Amino acid sequence: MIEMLDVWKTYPNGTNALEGINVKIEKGEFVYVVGPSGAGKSTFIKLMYREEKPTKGTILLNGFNISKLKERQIPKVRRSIGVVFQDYKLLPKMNVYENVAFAMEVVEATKKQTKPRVLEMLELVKLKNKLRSYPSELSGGEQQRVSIARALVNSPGTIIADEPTGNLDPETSWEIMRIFEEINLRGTTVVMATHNREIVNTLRKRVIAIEGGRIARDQQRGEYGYEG
Ligand SMILES: Nc1ncnc2c1ncn2[C@@H]1O[C@H](COP(=O)(O)OP(=O)(O)OP(=O)(O)O)[C@@H](O)[C@H]1O
Repeated sequence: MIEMLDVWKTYPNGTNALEGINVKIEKGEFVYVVGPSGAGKSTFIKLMYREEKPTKGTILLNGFNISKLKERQIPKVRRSIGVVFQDYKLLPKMNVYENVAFAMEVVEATKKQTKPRVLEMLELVKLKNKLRSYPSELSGGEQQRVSIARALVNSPGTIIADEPTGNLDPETSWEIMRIFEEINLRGTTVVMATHNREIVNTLRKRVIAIEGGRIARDQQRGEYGYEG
């Protein structure tokens, strides 16, 4: 469960990115975050995984206030939230297996725990035949599947994605969306910022629209709602 209570974010240069956000996302929900460029979507998402701190307000993650965390407590947040980026952010000198395994090493899992779990995740994203490939040898869709396996490997309750299909062609985008649907069906909360109107209007979910740093719309089975 993620809850924001009167959350404001002003960046050091004075830009007001978010102005008084109140929202509650329950366990197991699938939520799209939409809105025009510069509306505050990425900021909203960064606050959830504690990449940024709110200037004012409270953010509760599973009832735990993450707005006031000390640096050393951040790894705990990162274990309960998996993050997927538009540009994948894989480590170029590690192969597919190592990229996913590394996320478990960071949380000090043993080798014995790591191997079966990494293989299970790579099976889920259908990449077991590419264990030894390096990111530069993979297509964009394959790289994104590795990054999803990495985000899931520590069994987070929530997965957050910032434009995960932004660099992918329509067919590959749908393959990625099917994986997110599967993950959500298995019980993981999904929060996804996207500009993909076709996906939002076809695979209907809750839509939170942010405009000018405020929530302009929050609908169950909502629509994308912008031209272009
Ligand atoms: N690190 C930063 N420092 C200063 N201003 C920032 C910073 N990051 C974002 N902003 C500003 O905050 C506002 C919201 O940006 P944000 O990236 O959250 O929007 P967005 O909705 O994700 O946009 P896009 O769809 O283009 O990715 C914008 O005015 C942006 O210029």
